Amino acid sequence: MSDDSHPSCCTGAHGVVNDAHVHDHDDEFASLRHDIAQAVRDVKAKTPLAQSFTNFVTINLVANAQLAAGGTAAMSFLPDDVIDTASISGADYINVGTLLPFYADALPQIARAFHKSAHPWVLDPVAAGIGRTRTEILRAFRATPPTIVRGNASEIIALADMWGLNQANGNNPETRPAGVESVDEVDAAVEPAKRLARFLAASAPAGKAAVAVSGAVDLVTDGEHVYRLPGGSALMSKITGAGCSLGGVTATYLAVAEPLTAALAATLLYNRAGEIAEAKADGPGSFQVHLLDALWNLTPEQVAASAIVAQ
Ligand SMILES: Nc1ncnc2c1ncn2[C@@H]1O[C@H](COP(=O)(O)OP(=O)(O)OP(=O)(O)O)[C@@H](O)[C@H]1O
Ligand SMILES: Cc1ncsc1CCO
Ligand SMILES: [Mg+2]
Repeated sequence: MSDDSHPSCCTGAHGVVNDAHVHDHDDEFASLRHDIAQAVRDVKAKTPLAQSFTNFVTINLVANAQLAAGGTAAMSFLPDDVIDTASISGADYINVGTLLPFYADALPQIARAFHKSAHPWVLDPVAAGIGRTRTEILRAFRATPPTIVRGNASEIIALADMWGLNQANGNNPETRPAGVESVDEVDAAVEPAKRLARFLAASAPAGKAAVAVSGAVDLVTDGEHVYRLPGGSALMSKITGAGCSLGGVTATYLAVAEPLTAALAATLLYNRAGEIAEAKADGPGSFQVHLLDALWNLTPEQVAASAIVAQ
């Protein structure tokens, strides 16, 4: 275990990490940090397009967050539009937060096209476990899976269960529909997240995938390694779309980086941005404004130096 196994050792006011300290003492994650910094740099330099098919509630925050991270945004709900645009987008983002009846055909059709062309995409399985239509859509994705799944703990547990990944290990935790908020702790999602990541990797053309579980301490896994990412702000759950926009920004990084790097970079960026925004905000309204500013202002080095704790 490195110094980073004790995140409090390197965090100052508002949990902001002392960059120099982490770099000096942290060989364990040196190569990961290098890749994370490169992904953040590449997005700022290349302004990659990550296209989104996302919910109506937070669509504007998703686009603004992708732009603030340095990427480009395009939102669409038409399969032909999404599939055509995928040829120029580095990655796509699908979020099932608000569904319309035609999505039951549209979303599996889009996922099949992504699979056929080996196009990377991020799934946010919002409210997994609720409703027949959402369940049918999420079940259908099992045959043509995303490259990254990003969700809160309840959503990750429900999706792994829906895809039969929990039963396979003789462990079938009780699933409870959670709405769009998590009713489970990140810790409860460690094994489902690892199984999900291994399943995604087995279907990925390059054999690489990741799962990101958000919460007070986030978790990212490629199925083999598990990383805990402390920080952020409780105010992130007092605006709508912190998680949705984190998914969109994960797709932005996936346009330039491998899945594990992309998931880590986006999650670390959000943790740091949340801390900075909390220090400046008066409440949720100004928090969202400061969050976008922090996404814009954080440097690749600051993102890469954030606390990472190996499991
Ligand atoms: N108590 C907390 N302390 C610190 N950070 C938090 C806390 N709760 C959530 N976050 C951060 O908020 C972001 C979104 O995570 P959250 O788990 O709230 O997503 P979500 O439930 O999918 O959100 P939404 O569906 O509203 O978009 C992540 O960056 C996460 O680290
Ligand atoms: C509030 C809400 N309802 C459906 S999607 C969404 C955004 C947070 O997931
Ligand atoms: Mg969510």
